[in-house]
Amino acid sequence: MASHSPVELAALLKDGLLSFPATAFRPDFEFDEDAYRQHIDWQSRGGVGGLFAAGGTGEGFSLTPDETARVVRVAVEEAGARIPVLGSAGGSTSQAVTNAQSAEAAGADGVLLLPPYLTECDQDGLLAHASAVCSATGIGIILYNRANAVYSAETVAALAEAHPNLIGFKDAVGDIEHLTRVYATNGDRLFYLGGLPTAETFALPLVQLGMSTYSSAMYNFLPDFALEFYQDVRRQDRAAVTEKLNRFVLPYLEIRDRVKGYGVSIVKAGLRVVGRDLGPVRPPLQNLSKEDESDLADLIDAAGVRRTSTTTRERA
Ligand SMILES: O=C([O-])C(=O)C[C@H](O)[C@@H](O)C(=O)[O-]
Repeated sequence: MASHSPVELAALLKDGLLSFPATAFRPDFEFDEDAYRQHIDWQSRGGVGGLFAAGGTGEGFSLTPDETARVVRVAVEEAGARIPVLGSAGGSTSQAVTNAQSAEAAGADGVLLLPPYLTECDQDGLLAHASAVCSATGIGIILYNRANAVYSAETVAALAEAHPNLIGFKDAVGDIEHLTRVYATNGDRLFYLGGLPTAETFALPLVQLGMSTYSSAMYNFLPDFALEFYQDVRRQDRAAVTEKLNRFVLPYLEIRDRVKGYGVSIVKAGLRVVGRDLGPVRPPLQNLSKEDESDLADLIDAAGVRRTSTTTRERA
């Protein structure tokens, strides 16, 4: 059973940095449950507001529905007593409903509704898709505004009115006019999180658009740096944010942008660099080349961001 009602969940998520853990795979691409358990244990002890299993950085798009259910269940078992854990729902409407119901059965507190695959869609279709998922479960649902699933302010309002368990809106499009409309129409009925690739890059200006938090892929391997960055953003300390952007985030983007799909792969490379290997990414993503991974290691050293804390379990 979920540990938090949708209203409690929204209150906890909106004022903390959000962790999107990578999913561990063996060299043959099978889910590596032991390595994932250790990662979730570590990720959930750093002081984040919540943990989203099988999201984008967690390669949810390459998991089967059974694997998604298993990944979410393991995350709940490892971290659910400590912080809110959410699963993901994607693909067709019926698959997204199945994902959401499996997450609820696993004891997750909520679900991130990923865009459907491939097809184009417009507002009536998105309304029907998201309504089906919200109606299928009592746990909190967060819309993921991205790619082919761009929800108008009015569609968001209609969903929020019809479904008390719709609690949040995550954006990975970055259209300022659209975000202004969504916030102006829906206000505090929802909470808003930034989800553009390497969300730190945009975090400070997005606070002014109502986004009190964001998904940090970087938190996977640099939790201390990511949390300090988030605190700077929440204090709206422009000088501190700019210093961290220049020291690490902007040079990191230069490596991330060398190959399509590196936004996820660079996180697994970063984990290897800090001694927490979670294995390869699944195709069609590509692992970082040796040279790119070595550049990342050099950057991490040069920027002095390698500090990592150990967990109680690791110290024992
Ligand atoms: O599921 C997702 O969309 C993400 O993992 C989002 C990322 O964490 C993104 O915000 C980032 O790269 O910082």
